[in-house]
Amino acid sequence: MNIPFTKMHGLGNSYIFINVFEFPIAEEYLHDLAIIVANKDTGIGSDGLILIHPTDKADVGMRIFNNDGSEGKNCGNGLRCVAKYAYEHQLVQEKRFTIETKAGNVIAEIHGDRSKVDEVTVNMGKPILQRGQIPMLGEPEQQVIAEPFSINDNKLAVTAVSMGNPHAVFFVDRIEDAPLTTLGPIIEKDHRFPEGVNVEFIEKINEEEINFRVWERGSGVTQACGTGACASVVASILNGKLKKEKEITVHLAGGDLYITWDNNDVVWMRGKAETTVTGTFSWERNN
Ligand SMILES: N[C@@H](CCC[C@H](N)C(=O)O)C(=O)O
Repeated sequence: MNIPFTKMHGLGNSYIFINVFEFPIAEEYLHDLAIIVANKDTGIGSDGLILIHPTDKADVGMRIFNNDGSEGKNCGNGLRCVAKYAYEHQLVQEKRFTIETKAGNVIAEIHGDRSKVDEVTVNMGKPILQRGQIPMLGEPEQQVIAEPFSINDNKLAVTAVSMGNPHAVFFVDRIEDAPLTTLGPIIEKDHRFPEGVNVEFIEKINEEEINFRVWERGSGVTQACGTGACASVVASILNGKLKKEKEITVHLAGGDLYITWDNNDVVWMRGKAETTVTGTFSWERNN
């Protein structure tokens, strides 16, 4: 099977994009295909696979698979890349359009022109704060703000936020000291998060900036996570560290994102989306 693809990234969080408008792929292949294309040694190399697909619920649809083959419900960096691709390839005509995700529809707005989209703003909708819907074990209607969270011998405090996908946010004094690769994988699979969780460590720099590192559910350490950046700003505001209505610069390993949680409870994300390479991937299935 020869599969046309585009590799794109948002601040180094990279995905292999397949345009399903032109190249439909059977559902049964998707899990394996994500693992295979994501492998940097034997595939193309990425944090996962994203399908850009037709839908009657929005102008364009997005499905995201992590590099372990699991399907996520939302992906902030993926959304900006899908928006760039859809506009540059004329899948949409207007600069403002809707994208369907498994977590619901979002609205994207293009900055730039047809020949090159520079940045995309996405209305990411309202964060979900009830623990039952994140989901996290415990009283379903409660919020999880700076809740004591012991893991191995570490006594942490967790703030949990869903941006359509689950995030556990922890504050650290120095981002260099974040226990990303030691505690990240353990928290990701902790029983208190029945669907697993994306794990973020945050350092507040000042009223307008935070440092951010992420261990992503299903992909491990990545250079950036759009939904994670949104969840981290929401968590910082819930903890009284930042304020609503102010655009916060989130410094991720791969670059900056600009996030605002407004007074209508809507989270806005603005940032770059870039194309790395296009090509055709030849996949010889074994069965
Ligand atoms: N990198 C993404 C999030 C991808 C999905 C996540 N790993 C999950 O399983 O929920 C982003 O930019 O938001």
